[in-house]
Amino acid sequence: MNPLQAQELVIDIPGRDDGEALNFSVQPGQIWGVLGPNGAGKTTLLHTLAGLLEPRQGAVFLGENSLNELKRRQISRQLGLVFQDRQDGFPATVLETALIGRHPWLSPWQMETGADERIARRALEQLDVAHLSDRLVNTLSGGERQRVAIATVLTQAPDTWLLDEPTNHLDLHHQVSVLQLLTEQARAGRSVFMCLHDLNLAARWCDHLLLLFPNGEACWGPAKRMLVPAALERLYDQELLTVEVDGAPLFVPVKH
Ligand SMILES: Nc1ncnc2c1ncn2[C@@H]1O[C@H](COP(=O)(O)OP(=O)(O)OP(=O)(O)O)[C@@H](O)[C@H]1O
Repeated sequence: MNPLQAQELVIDIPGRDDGEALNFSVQPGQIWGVLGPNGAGKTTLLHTLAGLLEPRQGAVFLGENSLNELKRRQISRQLGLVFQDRQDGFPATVLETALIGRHPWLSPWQMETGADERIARRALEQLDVAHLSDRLVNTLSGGERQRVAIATVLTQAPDTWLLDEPTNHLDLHHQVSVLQLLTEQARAGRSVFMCLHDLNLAARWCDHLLLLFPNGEACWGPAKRMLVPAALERLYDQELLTVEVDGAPLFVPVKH
């Protein structure tokens, strides 16, 4: 399993100074969270790590190879991306959508087999959307659509998961089941790198954090080292109260 590495990476945000070059490695078994306010560049970073955007400087490596040296198919066998808000281009059912996850594993023009369909159906079950298999995706609720998007990447079975706000639109139970599923993926030796707006979910589920400031400043490392209240207050420009619950810090915004 190839680690995903950012080497001297500067993401390209129009009109922004370079800020700090990113140098980190997402190792198998790790769960990373990216925290930062709106517009800090979280989505841009994720898309750069997926090879969808060119960096301003530096490179992204999957194992020994930079993304530029790899074919899209080789990348999509290793990296899966859950987008923040997907526009589904053409009407497709939930099952057809999940089956798109098998495409990196099929040769061009090869039809999906029964085995592919079993993988997709199993993923839909795991995301609690199997009962919607025949529905058109554009008729689903926001949370159902989000779970189908995650089931599609589960069907793809990448070593490295990139997710943009995976808990968006999800109720509390489904937020926890998705984070639990990602934890199981990490325990199986895959890696997870996700943007999160919920500081408390990040504190509870991530073992590594990357804080991205709007001026391009950044710091990263083991979660325990990054969850410094003063740094988080500066990150969000928000005063916080910190309490400890069930062995994890809980951050509550100060109410005046
Ligand atoms: N094509 C573009 N042209 C100009 N500016 C852009 C473009 N794409 C992104 N930006 C700007 O880059 C900055 C970073 O955007 P990005 O979507 O990466 O932020 P984010 O941290 O994911 O924000 P959010 O929390 O709101 O999702 C924003 O200020 C955005 O307006």
